[in-house]
Amino acid sequence: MAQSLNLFISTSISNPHSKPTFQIPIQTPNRLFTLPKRKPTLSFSLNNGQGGSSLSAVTADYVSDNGAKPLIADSTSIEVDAVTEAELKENGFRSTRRTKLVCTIGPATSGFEQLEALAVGGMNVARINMCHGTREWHKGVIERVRRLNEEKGYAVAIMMDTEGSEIHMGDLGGASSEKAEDGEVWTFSVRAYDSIRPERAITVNYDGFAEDVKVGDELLVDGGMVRFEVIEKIGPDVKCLCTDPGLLLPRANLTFWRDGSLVRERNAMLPTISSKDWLDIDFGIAEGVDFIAVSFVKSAEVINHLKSYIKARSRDGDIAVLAKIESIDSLKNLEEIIQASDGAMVARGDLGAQIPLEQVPLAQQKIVEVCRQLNKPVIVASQLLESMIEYPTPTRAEVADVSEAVRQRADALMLSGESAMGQFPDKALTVLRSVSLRIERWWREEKRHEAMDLPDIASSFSDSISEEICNSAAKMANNLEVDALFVYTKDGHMASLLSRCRPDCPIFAFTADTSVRRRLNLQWGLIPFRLGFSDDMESNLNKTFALLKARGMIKSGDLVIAVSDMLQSIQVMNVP
Ligand SMILES: Nc1ncnc2c1ncn2[C@@H]1O[C@H](COP(=O)(O)OP(=O)(O)O)[C@@H](O)[C@H]1O
Ligand SMILES: C=C(OP(=O)(O)O)C(=O)O
Ligand SMILES: [K+]
Ligand SMILES: [Mg+2]
Repeated sequence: MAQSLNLFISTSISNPHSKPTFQIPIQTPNRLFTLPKRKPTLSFSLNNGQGGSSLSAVTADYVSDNGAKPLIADSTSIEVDAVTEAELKENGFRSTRRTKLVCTIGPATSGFEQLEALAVGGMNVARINMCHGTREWHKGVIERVRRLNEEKGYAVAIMMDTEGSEIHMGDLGGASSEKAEDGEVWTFSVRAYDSIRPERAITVNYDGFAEDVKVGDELLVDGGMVRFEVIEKIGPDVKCLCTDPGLLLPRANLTFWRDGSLVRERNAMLPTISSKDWLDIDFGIAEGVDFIAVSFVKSAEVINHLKSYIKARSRDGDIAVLAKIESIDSLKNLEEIIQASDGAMVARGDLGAQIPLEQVPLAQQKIVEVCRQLNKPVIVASQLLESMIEYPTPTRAEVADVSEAVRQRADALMLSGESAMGQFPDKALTVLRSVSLRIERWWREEKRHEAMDLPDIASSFSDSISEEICNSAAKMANNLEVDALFVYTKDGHMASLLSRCRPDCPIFAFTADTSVRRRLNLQWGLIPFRLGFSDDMESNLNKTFALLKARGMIKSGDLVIAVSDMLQSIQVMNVP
């Protein structure tokens, strides 16, 4: 304690301009703090913002069309996502959505207007899946997202998802799907059927396919959406009897099972990052994507390798590397993989093809928990609103599934086919948004302050101080019912530590770096702003207050707690 207090004092002394009138030594119980001399007196009755905004939060389940109309970034030196700005102005602090939303971009959403509709609807991250489409096609999407950000004031980040070394079918020669009926015999083969593909013949992308399967194996398409039994092998051709009929989709994933368990030997032979993936990764680096999600991660090694590869090649700063947890191996090495990564995805599609379906919910719970403890953002993905690919309304079970992911306090939810090729991408996004808002509000109303024990994760004494500051600041924010937490952060670390605490109020994260700002988009409760700031907290705060007030995003009397990673301190104040 004495040591950290010393450090606090010496930090202030080395920065004589900061006049720490209202700084609280680390971990001091809040009843001991001194009132500010020059700042407006704290009012602990806190009607400002609280009463009004919690009332408006009741009606704030949807971003109104009008409210979400994007504003072109003006000439002031603060930038924030246009949708968030509108939401804050309309409904106040409490209404902002804390759970982030990721949309997979496909043929249904790749146009500029369609992307804009998703941005208006709350898309924080656009995902491109390198399993599908050409690099040219994805480049077009990236360009349109960038243009949208520049012209319309959004801050949508881009996530590139690698194909990985999975076994999958070919693209059905352009057909959108094919129906496999019960009792039909289909041929799966490594042969590339050029122009004329025989009836009921499917290309498989894995050379060792015919050697590896055995007669009697079960072949699962898309984790069991369609099932076959291997009945005969003739050279490269594998004859399979359809036992569970269904639709075969282009490039659908294939797994095979023997005596009730997944055949994994062939997986061990394949590299996690294939040579095609490396080319895609080079493409992602050249295009400056914000996240690379690695499919079928087996160990921490591949993540470390990719991170150093990126570090040596990426122009400005980092690209965050996310580990997709979708295999038995990734579950086995879960903690070390997550520790090595910048975040993770619960990729339930393939996970459900590798472990029994009834184990997927428990795996999800565990992955979300480990990520939270290790302070890594986590995305819950796949089939959240699957029926909305075809129908405008979700099933009750789907709504319950989305609610559960929000209740687990995952950082982000993801749409796959719903937004990539479904008929109702915007409606699906609206469902994610409104369910998130509803469950988040329930959580606050129930005052379910964190039950989860957050272990110390700092690796240095300075990091420990940051961690303690964030834990204390988040706790104070809940107890004092402040309107917002402010964090001034160079690399986003302090912001993520605050997010990890899942406080009741939104977290305004100020950073000078545009790529850090986009990356913060994936983390729970963070509202990233781009703002140039100095080491002088006093002037940073004054500048921020002036800019935000001018934009109508805060008002005099709002209660704020500010922390920064330059001056390790906590400040509590009313907006002057
Ligand atoms: N870039 C794309 N081009 C064409 N279709 C796509 C693209 N991205 C996604 N899709 C379609 O959306 C579906 C769902 O996307 P996703 O879940 O990311 O892939 P997968 O089904 O391969 O796991 C895909 O099966 C595919 O039909
Ligand atoms: C998100 C997933 O990966 P992909 O869509 O690339 O198969 C998944 O398997 O759930
Ligand atoms: K993929
Ligand atoms: Mg997958």
